Amino acid sequence: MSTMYTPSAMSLLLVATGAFLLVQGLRLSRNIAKARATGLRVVVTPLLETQVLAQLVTPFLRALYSTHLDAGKGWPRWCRFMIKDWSWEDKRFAHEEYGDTFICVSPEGMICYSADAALAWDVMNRRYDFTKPRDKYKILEPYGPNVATAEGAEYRFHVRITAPAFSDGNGINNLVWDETMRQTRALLREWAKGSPKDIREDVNALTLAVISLAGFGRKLESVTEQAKDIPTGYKISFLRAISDTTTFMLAILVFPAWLLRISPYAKAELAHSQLDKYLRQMIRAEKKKIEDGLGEETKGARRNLLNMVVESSYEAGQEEEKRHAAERDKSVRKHAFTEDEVMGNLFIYLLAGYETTANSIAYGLIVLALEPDLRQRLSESIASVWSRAVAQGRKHLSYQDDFSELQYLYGFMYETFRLYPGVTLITKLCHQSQEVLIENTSHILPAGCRVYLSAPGVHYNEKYWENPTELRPERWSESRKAATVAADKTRQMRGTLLTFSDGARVCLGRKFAQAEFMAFFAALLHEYEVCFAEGTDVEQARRDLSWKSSGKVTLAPLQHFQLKLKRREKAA
Ligand code: HEM
Repeated sequence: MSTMYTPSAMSLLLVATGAFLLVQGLRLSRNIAKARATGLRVVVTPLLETQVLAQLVTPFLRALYSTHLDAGKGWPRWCRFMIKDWSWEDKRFAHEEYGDTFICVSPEGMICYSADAALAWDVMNRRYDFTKPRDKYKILEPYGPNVATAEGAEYRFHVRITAPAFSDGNGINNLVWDETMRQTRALLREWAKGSPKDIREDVNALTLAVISLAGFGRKLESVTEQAKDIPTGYKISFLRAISDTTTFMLAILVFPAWLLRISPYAKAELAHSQLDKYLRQMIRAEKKKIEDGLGEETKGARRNLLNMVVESSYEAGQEEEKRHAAERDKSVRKHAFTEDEVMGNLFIYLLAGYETTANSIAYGLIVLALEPDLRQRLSESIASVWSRAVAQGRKHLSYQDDFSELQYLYGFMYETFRLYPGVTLITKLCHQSQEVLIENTSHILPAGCRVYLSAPGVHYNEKYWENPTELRPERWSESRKAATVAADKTRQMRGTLLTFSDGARVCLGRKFAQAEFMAFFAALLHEYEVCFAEGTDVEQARRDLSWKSSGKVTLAPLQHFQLKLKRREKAA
């Protein structure tokens, strides 16, 4: 009698594992061959930071290597490129080992990391050759493509309508400045009653209030007052909707609404759907005003991103309609935004503009607590601008008159942006093979290769910044006045400052963020000094600031810094 052989579960598992390893091995060797053909240094990693598994293990690795990071050693080699946004904590360790530009390969694909300013400049300016990677940006499209995620003709359409709202000429940055000053003064009044409980939380609330007014035309006052303000037809106040949406942004972007609703994050879904309702209602009201011919009347009033985008979209639609009226060609797209497109862009302002700015201000505060000399010089320079304003009979500083005078503060801000860049990697992808020139040698990057430009790799590079780890505001005030510098200087630097990206897809909100950062510190440091709370281990705080981040969506300092404010003795 013959016996039939039945494979055990174990042997099936072994065969499956063997097959998996074989496929992975083949894919890895194919990717290595492609990467080697570029002539660049090739580094192999088990996982790339873009892979889901890498993103899942990142928090564990962060916890596991906390002591390693604390010692200022960056990430261990074996897992470095698996860590999502590894590059800030690592600074230049990887680049010192493998060069300013190298290719990292896993079975899944390859990423060319670069800390070379010339290459960065080239890549950021070749908008059709290097685009944003779709898989990374798709998540930012809860309403469809927007100015931050679209490419090609779709992008040109979005930028034509949205970019004008951000220009100085439209008054948005004056509004940001004035509202930041007003909100900071309100905070100072609160703080004068007793030491602040959590300065960072207050700063987050302030930043939210600024984007709420400048972005959507809604003034936010004290949290307790407005949280109860719920109009008929709504379930929560506008304040609660916008603040919970920003708090739970990641969950909102990652999980579908139905799942959030039945999860412990039900609050997030409620906030998002209510904010959606508020904003749509505001967009419709704005559109109606324009259609009723009331738009002209409100032009003199202070304008915000929402009404400017609705107006510019309406005007573009009218123009296009006139142009095609004769043809009656239904296939031609009218160049006005749909309501979803307006929503998509407003949502991206909230996403791109809130956390980045709040974290930059938080970094600025911690740096000041660490550096008493810098604090002193900054306060003196700000005091002299205040004295000048007072001598001119002004009670407050203004964007128009004082921004360009606050040179030392401007330098401090740009040093903060350089050392703590909110977005650590500018991520691009080439769909077809592309030639790049690195130190006069030509290299062909294969189709599908990602090019990740490392802001820390460039910003901490001695080639571009003398004594790069030093925060020296003076670097920024060499010759020109700050106002011109604000618009132009970083552009002249050709890839050496990546905080706001550059070239074709530079940040639209850069001046918005600058106005907010400068107004906040000009108002705060006029009256207060920032210090650490008693009992802070200053050297540990320095290490925590330099080597660790809380690894959220954008770069953020660890949460535990305890700050306190001391009234300045001689405020002008
Ligand atoms: C310190 C604060 C800020 C930093 C560090 C920052 C940084 C950046 C960076 C690096 C990019 C390019 C991202 C990429 O290539 O994918 C970007 C794009 C963008 N930012 Fe900002 N940003 C800040 C504030 C703001 C503010 C306040 C707003 C609006 C209110 C804003 C709106 C945008 C938009 C709309 C884009 C997309 C531009 C495009 O793709 O053409 N940002 N930002």
